[in-house]
Amino acid sequence: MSLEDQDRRAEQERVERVVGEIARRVSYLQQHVSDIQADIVQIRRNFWDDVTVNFDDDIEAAETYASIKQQAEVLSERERVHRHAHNQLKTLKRLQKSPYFGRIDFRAEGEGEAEQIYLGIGSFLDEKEEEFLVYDWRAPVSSLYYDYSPGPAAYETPSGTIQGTMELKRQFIIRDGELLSLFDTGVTIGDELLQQVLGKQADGQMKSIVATIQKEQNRIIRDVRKRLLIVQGAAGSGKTSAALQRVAYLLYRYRGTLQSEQIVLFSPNPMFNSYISTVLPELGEENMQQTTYQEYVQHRLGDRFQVEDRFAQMEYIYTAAKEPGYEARAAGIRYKASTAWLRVIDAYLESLREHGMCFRDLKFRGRTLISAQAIAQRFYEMDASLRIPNRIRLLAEWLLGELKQLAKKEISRPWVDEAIELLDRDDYQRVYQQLRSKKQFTGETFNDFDREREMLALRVVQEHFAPLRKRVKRHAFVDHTALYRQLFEDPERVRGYMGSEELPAEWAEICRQTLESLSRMELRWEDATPFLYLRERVEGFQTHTAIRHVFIDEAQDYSPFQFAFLKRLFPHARLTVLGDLNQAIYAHATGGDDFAELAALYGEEETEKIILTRSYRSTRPIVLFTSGMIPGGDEIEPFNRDGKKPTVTRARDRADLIARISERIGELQSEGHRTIAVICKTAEESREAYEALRQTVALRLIDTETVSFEEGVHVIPAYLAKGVEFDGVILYDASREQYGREQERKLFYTACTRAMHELHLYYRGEMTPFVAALQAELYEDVQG
Ligand SMILES: Nc1ncnc2c1ncn2[C@@H]1O[C@H](COP(=O)(O)OP(=O)(O)OP(=O)(O)O)[C@@H](O)[C@H]1O
Repeated sequence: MSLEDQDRRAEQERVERVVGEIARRVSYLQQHVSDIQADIVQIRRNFWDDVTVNFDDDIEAAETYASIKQQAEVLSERERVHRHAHNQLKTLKRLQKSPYFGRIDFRAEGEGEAEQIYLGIGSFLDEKEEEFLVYDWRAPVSSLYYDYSPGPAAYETPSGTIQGTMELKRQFIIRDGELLSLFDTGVTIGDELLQQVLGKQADGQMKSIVATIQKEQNRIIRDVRKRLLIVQGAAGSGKTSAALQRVAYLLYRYRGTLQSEQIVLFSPNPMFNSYISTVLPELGEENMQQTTYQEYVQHRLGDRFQVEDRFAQMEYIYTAAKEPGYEARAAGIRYKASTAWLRVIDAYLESLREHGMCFRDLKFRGRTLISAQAIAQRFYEMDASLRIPNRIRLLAEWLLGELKQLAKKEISRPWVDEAIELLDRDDYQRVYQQLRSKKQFTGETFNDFDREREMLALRVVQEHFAPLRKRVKRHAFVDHTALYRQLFEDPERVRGYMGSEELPAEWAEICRQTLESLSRMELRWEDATPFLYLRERVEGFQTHTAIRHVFIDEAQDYSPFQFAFLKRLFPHARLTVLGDLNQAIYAHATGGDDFAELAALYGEEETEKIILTRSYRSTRPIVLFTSGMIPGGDEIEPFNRDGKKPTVTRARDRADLIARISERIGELQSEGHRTIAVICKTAEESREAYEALRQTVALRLIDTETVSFEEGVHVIPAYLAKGVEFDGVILYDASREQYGREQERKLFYTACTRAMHELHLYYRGEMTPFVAALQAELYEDVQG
């Protein structure tokens, strides 16, 4: 038997031995879990039998309370043990199918023998709990696997660096407990394995990449030194993947202190949430909190305004170029996204300490009880050194006091008599009891009647004042809308709040447009964050102090203003920010070529930046084609996976276009591709394509409301395809008319880079200049 065969046999035997051990542990745990489950059912069923309930006096009540609490604690302890065992069981069942994917033999300096370290998605000890049969991929020693090839190697532990030599590095594919293949690897983690993984068809769910994490991705996963980690990475370079494995790593490294609820991921759209939702559970971890920035802002703003959807803003930008006011709106979007605008608002807030606060009258039954002017006067009578939020709190207290006085005056009004008439018997009864208990009856019918009326009246007024008091407690007397409006009422006003910075040339028109939408109680997307920021600063920022880690994917789509806002929202969190400036498709994108403004957020000392240039998603021909469209594209390094060249087809007319696309979808399906997207520029175009294609192909139209990502054929606007990928991509209309303006380049690039295995472009008329400028050998030109 050759050495290779011997090795293979030894490994197969080890797999069998480990799988056998796991199976034993699984059956033990299964029994354990069902015992605890029975316990829990028992405790729940008998909960009230085991507590003594007695509320006769205070002492008895306290004892009752203590006994309920004790019983509840027993229950919650059992439930915790159950959860833990259940999770352990889930991980073990996964390990049973594929216990590990890698092995390294590492000889630490000064040690005689190398230790064999097998890596899997969770750790597993032998029966005596002495030897690790499998190490968790996140254990300190496991990083050797990702960072080194055989030779000198080192890894960090909490107690320092361990130096040594890696004598072997091996990869396995084990399925259903059977060793399918193994290879000893060199420099990078097995191109062979990566080839296999990347060559597969997508099934609508993102996969974990733990078996093939690359060295530069490993840095993203494990780097915890700085407050802010910025990842600038090419399309398909594994930013999202690395981010998710990083979440798993953090949960492992800080287990005991960090819970998944303390991690938030801001994702590009609701569908993306469904796309990535299985990665962490696959790794035996719970998902972090997920939201989109839009959802979050809308939630905070409440329903006072109709808040524009950010995709609606984008739709406007890409479809309304010929409408009047377009340039001003576009300039406004850019300006309101900048930190210059944030500084204007800060200066404005500073000036509000002296004058200009806006309040609302406190009205009751159409009458002004306390005028906005009186509120403002009180506000400015307060100590000027007090911060605005503190003054507002004091104002609220003062207003509640005033309302109390006003209620007393109100009781003599005629409406109160009418309201008393409408009271029911119970109310009378209660007042009567109250008077009796306070011994306020004089025995003189006349007086008693007066007192009773007085009490009933007060009761009525208090009841009617309740919503007013609620409004005061909610600080509804502060007119935030007017405060924001004020910034635009006189276009010259903001000049007073700025240093040497310039306003956009279209400022007067921007002011007019903003006022117009505010008067309709509509808040445009570009105003949503600035408005919220102003309101929060006036009211006192509500922050999320429990959150420890914030992840922001597709970060190029956030404005500097939004980043500054996010920084304030999460004062105790570390930020991991991942983006690709070449995919910046929002109108507020400033066109900068690095994340300089973002890097300034926490200062150089607290910022780490990692650049990923290797692209894994698409085949080599697709990467070569797409990277030619963007500046600096030659730095993008395709992973060496072969495939067909992209095709570019000119259709004679619309009917020809639809027929060719339908035919292509059929071909892609017969080749076995499971996720196929017809990518359009906008929602408008998507609807049109969908209507035309559905006659011949079964497909699904994706819009902003779509929350699940599935296999099949989709018609989707490019901006909703952000972050996701498809086996085959068809560009519905790659003409100059659709993608002719420079600002459409990144949208076009984003659409094309969604393709994993095949990319096909169609157009009528003239081809987009972004493709026309490429070397002809990068694609196959098909003329209709
Ligand atoms: N180390 C790896 N091993 C296996 N697959 C990988 C690896 N890195 C990335 N991939 C795969 O490459 C594809 C792209 O990864 P991902 O979506 O994380 O990239 P991205 O940088 O977020 O892309 P984009 O910015 O274009 O949305 C995914 O299918 C992912 O599974």
